[in-house]
Amino acid sequence: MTHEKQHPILLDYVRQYPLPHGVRFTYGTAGFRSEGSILASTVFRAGILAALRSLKTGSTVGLMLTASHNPISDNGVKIADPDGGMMIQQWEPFADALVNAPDPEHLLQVSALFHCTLLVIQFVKEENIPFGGGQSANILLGRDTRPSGDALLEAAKQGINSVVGAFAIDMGILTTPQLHWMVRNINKGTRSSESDYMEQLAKSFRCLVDLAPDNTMESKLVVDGANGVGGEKLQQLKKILSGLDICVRNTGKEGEGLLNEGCGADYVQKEKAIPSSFGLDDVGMKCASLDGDGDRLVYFIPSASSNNVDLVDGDKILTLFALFIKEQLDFLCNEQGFDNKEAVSLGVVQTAYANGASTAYLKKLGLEVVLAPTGVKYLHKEAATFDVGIYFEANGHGTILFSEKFLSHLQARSDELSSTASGSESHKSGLRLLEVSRLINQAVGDALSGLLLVEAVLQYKGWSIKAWNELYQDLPSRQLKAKVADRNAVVTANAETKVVKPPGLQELIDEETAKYPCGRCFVRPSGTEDVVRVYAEASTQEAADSLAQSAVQLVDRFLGFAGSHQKA
Ligand SMILES: CC(=O)N[C@H]1[C@@H](OP(=O)(O)O)O[C@H](CO)[C@@H](O)[C@@H]1O
Ligand SMILES: [Mg+2]
Repeated sequence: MTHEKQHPILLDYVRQYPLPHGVRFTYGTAGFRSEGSILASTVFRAGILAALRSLKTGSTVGLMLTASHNPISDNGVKIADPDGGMMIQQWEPFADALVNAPDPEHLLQVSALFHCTLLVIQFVKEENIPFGGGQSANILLGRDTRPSGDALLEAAKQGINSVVGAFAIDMGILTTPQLHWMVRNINKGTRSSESDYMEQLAKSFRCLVDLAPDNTMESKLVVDGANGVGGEKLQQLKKILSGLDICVRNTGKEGEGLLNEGCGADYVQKEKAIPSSFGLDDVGMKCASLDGDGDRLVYFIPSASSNNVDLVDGDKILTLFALFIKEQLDFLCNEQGFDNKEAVSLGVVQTAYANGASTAYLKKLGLEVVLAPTGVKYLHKEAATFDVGIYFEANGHGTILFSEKFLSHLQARSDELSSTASGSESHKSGLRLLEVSRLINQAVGDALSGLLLVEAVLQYKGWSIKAWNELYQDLPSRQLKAKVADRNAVVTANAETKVVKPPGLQELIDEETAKYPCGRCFVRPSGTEDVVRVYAEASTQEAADSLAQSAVQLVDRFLGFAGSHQKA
């Protein structure tokens, strides 16, 4: 016991949150995720992790409780680094070790009694974390609308409080990107409250619309809020927005339905079906859908035939943004006095799930297209290597990053032009780019700021959703999930486009793919579900379906069938 008292991690707290039996948690694509009822010990320990991260960086970090598009009974926890991005990957193995460390009660030996604490002591030493020397740690806490969020919030607070000098600051119910935005702003010393966020979005949107030509456009937009926090926050934002006619459905109010059930961005994208609360009256309308924690956005047009939609996915949003940014850069660079085009690097980042037609279109525009593994932490890192980096997953998660160097250059140039060439196209382009950098969330993909930028660009172009959707036509594709005994037996390379383990599987996938015109197929273990995901693309829907089915069979053959397979 003396050992326990001397150390700034208090084991008594650890005992309050016993590990569930027979479960192993992994810090996957989006942090730890599982059934909400078994997550308390994980969240408690993630609180310790966040406190250590704050001590190590000497800055405020974030802890978000959400399971995004998963069913309402699930929950999850992820840590935001001081720059507002996802926690650095080098800490993930420690995160895994910490949340899976056996409970003190389950161990008989005295030395092992302190397993969790010893693990922390060792890590603190290795990482040189200033610990127990009077330093303080600050952690902003956010949660989505899940019912398990309240109890898990308490677990997170206890975890944080168990580290001497660490303070938990409860920011209430937020979208994931709001919390990341707050963390980033606090550390930059800029305004960081929720109302600052709302005001910033509304103001930049207004400025962008004022800088657009006087085009008439479809101003009405119907938004599916997934019965989650995104819908709630959009209702709030709507009150201070001007120039947009937004109608929010599936807001999560009593009687409107359950979180993510038959609605939300993931449902609309994967099922290509209209969400609940949408019907015949909406046929042909401009509609958008958010996911359960407000970090994904897709657009869609309900079609007259059955429940189908014309999906305008993350790839199309990326394409719209890329066209707009490229045009502004061209105006800017054509003007004498600004660095030539080569000096401003513009790049786009996609994953292997990006529809092949989108990649071909972007390349035809002359853009540099980089492929990254699934998960925004990978895309974000790649995008940050450009002056302007745009990244999007096909499912609608993405944003635009501007380098500090480019922004200060832009600001200086814009100040100069305001006295000599105010009102010139070049001046306006600079102002537009500066406004985009203020509107779009540079910490992480954000459905609300993404939606406002889409609307501002459509206004600028004078485009209807139909015109936007017709930029290119998606190749037919199919996603399937294969249930296998151990998904981690699949190891991939080349941004997940090639299987390296088990040996032989890739060769057979290649052989199968070669049978289909325009065929493309890859398999990878999911980071958020216990499945291997299969993706196939081909020139017809039947061909894409059949290629995906063949790939599932190959996965079964190599890894062993462990249950029924489902559509993604
Ligand atoms: C094919 C697909 O949509 N995968 C999603 C999904 O990851 P998986 O690792 O595929 O389960 O959830 C991630 C977190 O939301 C998201 O970043 C990613 O794009
Ligand atoms: Mg999400």
